[in-house]
Amino acid sequence: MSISGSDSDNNKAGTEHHRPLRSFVIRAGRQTASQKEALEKYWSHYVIDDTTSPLDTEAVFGRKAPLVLEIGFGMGDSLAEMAAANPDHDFIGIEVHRPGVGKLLGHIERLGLSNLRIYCHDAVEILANCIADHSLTTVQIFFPDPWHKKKHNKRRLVQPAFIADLSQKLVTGGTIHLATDWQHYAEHMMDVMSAAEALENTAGAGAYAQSTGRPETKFERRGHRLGHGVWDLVFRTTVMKP
Ligand SMILES: C[S@@+](CC[C@H](N)C(=O)[O-])C[C@H]1O[C@@H](n2cnc3c(N)ncnc32)[C@H](O)[C@@H]1O
Repeated sequence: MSISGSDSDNNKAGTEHHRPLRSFVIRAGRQTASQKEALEKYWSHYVIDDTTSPLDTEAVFGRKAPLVLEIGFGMGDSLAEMAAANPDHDFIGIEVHRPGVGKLLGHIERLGLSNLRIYCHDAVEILANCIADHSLTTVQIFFPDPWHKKKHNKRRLVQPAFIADLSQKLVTGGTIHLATDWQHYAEHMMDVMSAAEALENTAGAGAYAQSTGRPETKFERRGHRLGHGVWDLVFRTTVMKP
């Protein structure tokens, strides 16, 4: 998981102008033996490899149930916990960091979770290619990379166009739940979400959500150790778009 990076990663010496600016940098990262084993043994069971076709959730889960999408689940501990606690919901997790995918695969197998599947790919592309409009009850993005240097702010995942795309994927009354430990990003999120069409703040205009009941994430624990605050935002869609 990276919280830093440089535009040159994506745009070396101006030679790759047409590549989209991504919200992540893939780093080699350490992979534990158990993550490696889980990737080898369970990838084919729980990772959806087709990243270009619409997802048929009824075929994948064998039922029709409220669908929750988490973007950037990191090591997946909190996502596994939520899936285990909500067996009547189905969950899709998207993450580009392979050790994290390995960790979550281990959790899925250990907990016997039949309601959780993974994409190991850029969420922006998965959203565009695989997720049907008005199909999600919840989208959650917990502690997305803050890209805190001003010149990198444009790499933040939470941007007006992305939130408009996300809103389109939600059922009416569906929610987008964001959390961050970076105050400047929280304020940016609040501006973007408040300005979005057909979204209303469940906590009231300009207010951050209190006690949302979500499990603490690994990145959040790191923030606590560093003395960071935590800001949650929960917005709901108000009008079904045609
Ligand atoms: C700061 S970490 C937080 C991880 C986790 N949510 C937590 O709170 O512990 C952000 C994660 O988002 C992932 N990420 C960033 N942009 C992404 C994208 N476009 N598609 C999929 N994953 C992405 C990164 O790989 C990273 O693991």
